[in-house]
Amino acid sequence: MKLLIIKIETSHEVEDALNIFSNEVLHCLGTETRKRSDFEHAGWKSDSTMIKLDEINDLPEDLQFLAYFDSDQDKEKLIEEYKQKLSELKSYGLKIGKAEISTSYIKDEDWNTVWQKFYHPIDFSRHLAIVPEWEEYQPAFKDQRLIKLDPGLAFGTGSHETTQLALIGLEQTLIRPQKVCDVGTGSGILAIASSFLGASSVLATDISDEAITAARENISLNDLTNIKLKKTSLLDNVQGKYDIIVANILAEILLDLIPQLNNHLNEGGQVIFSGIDCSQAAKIKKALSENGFQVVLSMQSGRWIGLIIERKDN
Ligand SMILES: C[S@@+](CC[C@H](N)C(=O)[O-])C[C@H]1O[C@@H](n2cnc3c(N)ncnc32)[C@H](O)[C@@H]1O
Repeated sequence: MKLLIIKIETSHEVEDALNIFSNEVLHCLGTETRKRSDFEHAGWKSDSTMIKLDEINDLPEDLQFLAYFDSDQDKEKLIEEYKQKLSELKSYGLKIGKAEISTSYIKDEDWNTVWQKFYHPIDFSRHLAIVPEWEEYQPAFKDQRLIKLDPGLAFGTGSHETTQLALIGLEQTLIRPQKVCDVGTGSGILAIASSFLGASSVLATDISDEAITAARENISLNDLTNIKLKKTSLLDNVQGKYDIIVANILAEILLDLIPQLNNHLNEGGQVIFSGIDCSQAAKIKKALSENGFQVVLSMQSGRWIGLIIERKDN
């Protein structure tokens, strides 16, 4: 089986937007971003047999963005979608560079080994490190927990700012053995982190089959038995209440989640939101307030906002 690769030579300013657009709007199989420093780190030479990367030294822009799709997807339509997205981003004042789009095909068995070269352990905090399944890592502290991950086709390698804001939120809020619900689990990274940080039990939901498959494999890779998975949209058909609800999803989707929170949050419970572009934060805060919630902590990394939220009457 072959995969279609759409490659965009562009600027790092649009990295996050293209990543989210590809994953959540175009439902690609996976994305990769390559910067000059990554190429050096990966030690790739122009004679690599995997993919001809001999154009690396001649890159006109500072970022190569790659998105992977099934080879039967409509290539021209996808290119058109990217062109429209890039011109929209440009209209927001973001630098998009030449934004040259090209396409190629790769055997899908080669894909895993290609992107693995760009994924390395993340020494995230005193409590957590995120370690690709195939890497060796020695924790600096004996009790630092290692989240072993093979994100497969799902979002959630731990390197994205939105995931990291959600992890900071979990470290801040999960201070007792509480019940956690992870909405939009992707690779399962936040559910696994919650379990390692002491959650009594975790329910993780996602709308995508690929995410559920990847999360199931990662939960088992980490030998965790207190995480349940459910394929559903947001909290639809979810029973019960939780002490912490965490969701790292685009703002447009969080707006649909907000009216569901009250029915699923225990008294004194807290909600962690991430994935909010700074231009959307006011809209989210307004919707939270209209639904009886208030922001108790606001965090920012680059363009991304993360929030810790409680009921107004807590
Ligand atoms: C940005 S990724 C976050 C993955 C992971 N939780 C993390 O923090 O890295 C968003 C995830 O939400 C899922 N998603 C999108 N819309 C959803 C919906 N309506 N209900 C549940 N999951 C959804 C996507 O499939 C994707 O796995």
